[in-house]
Amino acid sequence: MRLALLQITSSDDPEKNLGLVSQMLHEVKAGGADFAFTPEVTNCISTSRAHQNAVLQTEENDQTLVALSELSAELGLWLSIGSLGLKTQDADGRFANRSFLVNDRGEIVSRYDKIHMFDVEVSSEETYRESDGYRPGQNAVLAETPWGKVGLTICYDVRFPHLHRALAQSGAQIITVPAAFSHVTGAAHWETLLRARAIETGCFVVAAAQTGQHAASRGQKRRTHGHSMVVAPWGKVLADAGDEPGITFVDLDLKEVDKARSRIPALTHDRPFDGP
Ligand SMILES: O=C(O)CNC(=O)[C@H](CS)NC(=O)CCC(=O)C(=O)O
Repeated sequence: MRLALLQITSSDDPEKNLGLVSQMLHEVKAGGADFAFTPEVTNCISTSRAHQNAVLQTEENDQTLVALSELSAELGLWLSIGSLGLKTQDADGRFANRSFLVNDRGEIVSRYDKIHMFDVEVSSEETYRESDGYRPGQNAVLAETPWGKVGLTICYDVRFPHLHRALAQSGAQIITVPAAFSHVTGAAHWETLLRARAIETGCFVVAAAQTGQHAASRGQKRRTHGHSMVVAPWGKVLADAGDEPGITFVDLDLKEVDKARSRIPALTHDRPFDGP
């Protein structure tokens, strides 16, 4: 199975981002991949709630979702849309940060709403309150594909190992971690977190990432870490996309999942304990 990770610098203009991703998906197909992955908030990075209200749509009306699903069918590709910011029916007006898995016939086979919200003061100049704009999801999601089971997570979820463990113990062989990791925490933690999740779960971890300086023009600027990555179940980094936008192709051998798990069967060694 050949994967392709799209590393992009999403702007706050969904139409522009869609144009770029569509063009890249044609290159993905030409490169012989079966399965493409895009980062968190592929459709729009903006720090302005007013701007998001003006350009984001509900899932039913979202043009990025419609167009990318059609393109999946046209190109015969499976597609993980890392996430889309979407309007919801919630009274408080919060958006959903929702990941989609689309099959090669253009059908949505799974959707997952990010559970853990990035409410963090990275530094005195850089504070995030994701839960102000987005409402958290409440359900872990596992999807069937022709290659195996895929567990869906998003970005900050990577810091909550019990979610990944639950996905793996329910049968996941691949875990997706689409991201818009902050530049500062990315440099310190990104690779280590991804490798730890792969080693603990015996899963392939596939993490397509936003990169660079985002022209979130109507508000505070955002800089993301890049380094889209695929990690094998034994912990080896199979690909690291660096910090430039582009496509990274990776060939996976799913047999490595069983191999790693039979060498270290920790996933079956949980024991109950009291306390602390
Ligand atoms: O803001 C949006 O539009 C979409 N959401 C994101 O980009 C989110 C919340 S700001 N980013 C993260 O979760 C980064 C986590 C991270 O950097 C870490 O765990 O260190």
